[in-house]
Amino acid sequence: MKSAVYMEGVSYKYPDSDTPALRDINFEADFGELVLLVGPSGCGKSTFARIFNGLIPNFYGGELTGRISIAGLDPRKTPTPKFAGLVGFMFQNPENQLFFNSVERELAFGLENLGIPPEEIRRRVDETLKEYGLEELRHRSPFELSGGQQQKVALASVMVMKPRILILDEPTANLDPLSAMRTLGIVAKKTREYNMLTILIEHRLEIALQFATRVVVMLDGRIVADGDPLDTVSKARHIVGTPFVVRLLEELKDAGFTPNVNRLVPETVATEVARWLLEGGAER
Ligand SMILES: Nc1ncnc2c1ncn2[C@@H]1O[C@H](COP(=O)(O)OP(=O)(O)OP(=O)(O)O)[C@@H](O)[C@H]1O
Repeated sequence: MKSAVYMEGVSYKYPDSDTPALRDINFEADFGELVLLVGPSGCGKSTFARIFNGLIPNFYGGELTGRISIAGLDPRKTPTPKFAGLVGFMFQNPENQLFFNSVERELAFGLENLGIPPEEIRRRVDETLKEYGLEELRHRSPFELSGGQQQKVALASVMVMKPRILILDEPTANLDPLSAMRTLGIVAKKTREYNMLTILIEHRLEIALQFATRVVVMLDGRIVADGDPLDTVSKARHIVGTPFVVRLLEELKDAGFTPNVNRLVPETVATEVARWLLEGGAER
């Protein structure tokens, strides 16, 4: 199987629960994709994400059925530590994944566990601290930091591992819009640079949409829409709302103009609006 992740007919029930949290999920994704996973609270996004590093079923238990391959591994037959260097996972609440008394240690720990040589560890930690604007905090305890800083440390400690598959569950919830945008910009850049598969769970569609190569919409434990960001969000607007850029592009289309946009980056959308105006669109 060539794809990074393959799931067919996957359903899951938490222990002691009568209703499935996931129902008949079919999903396939490749390295290099940045998949934005959206849907209302409780629809199953985090549950879906927990399969990727084997937390489901190895930690949560319950009943997981269907065909699953995560980079060739079936989480039901694979001990969780085997996913450590392969799948990077950032939880909703950063405090749950911070353990050490310095930011520097926090970043180095995972690499030490993978048996990476000390010089290489130092180089990668320095580079990552710089990238995330954390250099000045390197000797501080993560537990003394603000929620936003903790979130950056948690993300940096996952990214420093250069995972093949990256799962981010609300990675910018504690960040202001500008920091959130910068952070997701780094994630998108690294997804391309490392040719990772990134699954991003993010409520703030306006901010996240521009970085996605694909959008998956969940509702009530099912995937109800999946594909190109613009088409998918347009189709699932009754579930996810309609971000401004999407409305704008739809209005251009309604006016008989074909915008040339393959990703919903505001600059590209603005250029297309300008092109429409230059072609006399407003006068038609
Ligand atoms: N540990 C658990 N044990 C039992 N049921 C759970 C557990 N975690 C989640 N659920 C249930 O599974 C369903 C899906 O929850 P999940 O947290 O995956 O949704 P979500 O889309 O990630 O929500 P949110 O956006 O609020 O984080 C919900 O009905 C939830 O109550």
